[in-house]
Amino acid sequence: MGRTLTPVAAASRARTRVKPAVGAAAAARRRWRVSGAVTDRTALRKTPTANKREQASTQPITGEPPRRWRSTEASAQHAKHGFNPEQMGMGGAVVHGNYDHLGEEVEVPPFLRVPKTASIIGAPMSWGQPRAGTDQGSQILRACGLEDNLLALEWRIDDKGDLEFDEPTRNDPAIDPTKVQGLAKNCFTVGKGLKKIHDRVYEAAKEKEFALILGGDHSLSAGSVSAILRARPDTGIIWVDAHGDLNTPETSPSGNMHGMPLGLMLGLIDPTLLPGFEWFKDVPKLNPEQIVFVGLRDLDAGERKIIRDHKITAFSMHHVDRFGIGNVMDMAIESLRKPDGSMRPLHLSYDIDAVDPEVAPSTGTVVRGGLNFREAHYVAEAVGNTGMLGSMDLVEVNPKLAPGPESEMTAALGMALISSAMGARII
Ligand SMILES: NC(=[NH2+])NCCC[C@H](N)C(=O)O
Repeated sequence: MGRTLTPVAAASRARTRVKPAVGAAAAARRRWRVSGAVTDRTALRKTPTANKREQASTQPITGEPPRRWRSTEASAQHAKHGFNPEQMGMGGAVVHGNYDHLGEEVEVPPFLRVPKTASIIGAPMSWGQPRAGTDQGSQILRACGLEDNLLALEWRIDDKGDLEFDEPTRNDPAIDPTKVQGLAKNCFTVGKGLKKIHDRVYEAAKEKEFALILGGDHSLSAGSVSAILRARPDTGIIWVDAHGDLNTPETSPSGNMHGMPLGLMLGLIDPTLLPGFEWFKDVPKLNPEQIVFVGLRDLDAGERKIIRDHKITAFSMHHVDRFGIGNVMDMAIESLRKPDGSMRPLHLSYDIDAVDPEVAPSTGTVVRGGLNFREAHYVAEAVGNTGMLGSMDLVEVNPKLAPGPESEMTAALGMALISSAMGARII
């Protein structure tokens, strides 16, 4: 649909670790810098897509948005499909299957504005892990046709472009080893970058937009999720990942901050002792019952303990094998119900490494035995079907790690997973 850049071209034009200001990288970035209605990109590309965008943005707001999630009916109707995750060693409450939305269209969550508007926030943070190329993820996802896909799904697009982050320097303040026994590499750069992400995501959520954050590494979710919690405090987080990302500087075997975002959000790390993260002391904490994991298969010892101690509901690949992805997603979503039975707004934090490396090879911390292609899509579709999804991160696509067809396959999958979460359906 009228794409002007192939993924490969975008990747080669994408910025490097040197903060780009000029040249091809800056030109590529400008291409994506689309904010509001007037943009150089729409001027450049007066395609049917651009016209559709204009039409969509002048559409009048009519009536109440349709509602989708029918908790009590669904629970009563499907009580016979009851599961007890406690008995399965997963923590959490008794949950029920829910199939009442099959084949229906995904509707707009009540807390988003109508017409539905997606704020696309490029967050090419890469300092939470050691590999170059993670900062090209947002550009390659866009180059796969993300915007056209979302327009086809009738989203209005408010593209905020890509954020820019500083590089670490030798003079950055570091952890004081007399206060923190451990390592959080590049914490000053990561912390400052996450504050930018936090501010931009909060802006979008406050405007009742769907916040779509394109990574970047998974450390960025401490910025995005904390902003979502500030705007929508009851939000439930569906963390789709091979890893737990629950480490602290003390428990982390690597010191890489992309393994710590949930440790931060759960308040297991004192942000006042983490240079760059001082601002984090004022953001809302995540309660363990607001999280559910899907796809786990590589946990560090400290993370296993945290899951047990905090009774975090977690579905590993073992559970996917045992129950099938349909049941796992029913249970996962049900586990996020509030005590009064109502459904929370949802945030989907999708790490592409949750997917099996045969399907998504171009990522930094691959672990065999992941979700297959359809399971990966099903996860996104099931979350979208709740009608309560208001924000999403897609992280850890690194086109440099398997350049060529494999990186295109990985990025195209990432793009397709976003589309599935945001309403694309087979029929
Ligand atoms: N989002 C990720 N890919 N996380 C990988 C984390 C790997 C490992 N658990 C660590 O803390 O270093």
